Amino acid sequence: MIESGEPQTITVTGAGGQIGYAMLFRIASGALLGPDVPVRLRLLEIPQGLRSAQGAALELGDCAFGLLDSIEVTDDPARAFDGANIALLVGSRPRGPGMERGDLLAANGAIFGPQGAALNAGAADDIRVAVVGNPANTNALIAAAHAPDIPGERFTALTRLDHNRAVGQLALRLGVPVSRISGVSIWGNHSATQVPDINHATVADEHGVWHPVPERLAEVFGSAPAAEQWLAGEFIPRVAKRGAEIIEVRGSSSVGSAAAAAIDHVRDWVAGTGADHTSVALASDGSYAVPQGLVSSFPARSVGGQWHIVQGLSITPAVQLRIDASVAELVAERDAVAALGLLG
Ligand SMILES: NC(=O)C1=CN([C@@H]2O[C@H](COP(=O)(O)OP(=O)(O)OC[C@H]3O[C@@H](n4cnc5c(N)ncnc54)[C@H](O)[C@@H]3O)[C@@H](O)[C@H]2O)C=CC1
Ligand SMILES: O=C([O-])CC(=O)C(=O)O
Repeated sequence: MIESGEPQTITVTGAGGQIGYAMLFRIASGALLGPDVPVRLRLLEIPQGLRSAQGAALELGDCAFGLLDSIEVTDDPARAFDGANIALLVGSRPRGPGMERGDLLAANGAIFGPQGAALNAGAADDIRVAVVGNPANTNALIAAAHAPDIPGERFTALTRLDHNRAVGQLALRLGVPVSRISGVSIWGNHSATQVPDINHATVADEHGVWHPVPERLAEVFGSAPAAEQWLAGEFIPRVAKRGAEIIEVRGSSSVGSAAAAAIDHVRDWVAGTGADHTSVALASDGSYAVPQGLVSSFPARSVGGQWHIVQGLSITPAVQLRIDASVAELVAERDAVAALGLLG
C-alpha cells in the first residue's frame, strides 16, 4: 500500500500526445493517488514528441500543483522507468477512420518489448503497469514477456473505458444516474469483439433498493426477449464500437474519456474498488477457461492493492459464445506477435 506523504514516481509514455496531455494535469492534481501523495512525473517521448511533452511540463509548472514534487522529460526509457511505481504506457499510434485496433499490432507492438525490458531493469518493486496504447491487451502481453522479474499480475491493459461506456449507456436507457448502476462486466479484448455483460448488473431504485438489471430491462422493453434484442442489437455493438463512433464524430480517437478511464483504473487498483467490481484486462489465471497468460478483460475487484478476478459468475450461453470469439481473437493476436518475434 502507498503511504501518505511518500512521493510516488509515475511514468507516462507518449506524454506529448493527446491522452498524455489530458491525463497529466489530473495526475498532478491528485486524481490518481489522492490528496496526500506527492507525485514525481517522468514523461517519456520519442525525439519528435519531446517539444510537446516539454510544453506540457512548462504548463504543469504554471499550475503550481501542491502535490507535484518534480517533472522530468526524457526520450530515454531507462531513465523514464528508473524507480517507477506506476507506468501508464500510452505512447503509440492511434488508429484512424476505417481501421481496427488490431491493424496497429505491427506498428505499435515493437514499442512495448523494449519498454517491458526497461521496466524490468529499473522499475520499483511495487511497479504497476497500465497499458493504454492499442492494441492494449496484446501490447501488455508483449511488455510482460520482456519483464521476467516483474510478477505478471502487475501488467494490465485498459478496458475501463469500455466498462465506463457500458455503465453510461445502461444508465441512459434506464433513466438513472450512473451511481445507481453496479456489477457491469467487460470480457475479452479491447476491440469490437469485446463482451459487455449486464447479466450480473443491478440498478438501485429511488429508495436505494437494488434490482437485477435484466429484470428492469424486461420491464422497460415489455418482455425479456425484447430486452435481449436491445442488448444484442444495440447495447453491445454501441459499446463495443464506441471508439469508432468517437473517431467518426470527433475526427480522432477518444482522448478525455480515455485519460479519465486510465486514471479510474490505476486509482481503483491502488485504493481498492470496494464492494462493486470493475473491468480490467489482466493475465488470465485460467479463470472462466480463458487460456492462462492471455491478457483478457475480466470483472475484477482490487483488494489490498491487488486485482482479483470475480469468481463464480454464471455465464449465459450467448455471452459464452461472444467470450469465445473475443478470446480466439486474442489468441490470434498473440500468435501474430509471436510470429513477428515480439514476444522475445
Ligand atoms: N485502451 C483504450 O481504451 C484507449 C487506447 N487509446 C490508444 O492510446 C494511444 C495514444 O493515443 P493518443 O494519445 O490519442 O495518440 P497521440 O498520437 O496523440 O499520442 C501518442 C504519443 O505517443 C508518442 N510515442 C510514440 N511512440 C512512442 C514511444 N516508443 N515511446 C514514447 N512515446 C511514444 C508519440 O510521439 C505521441 O506523442 C493510441 O494507441 C490509441 O489507440 C486511445 C483511446 C482509448
Ligand atoms: O477506438 C480507438 O481506436 C481508441 C480506443 O481504443 C477507444 O476509444 O476505445
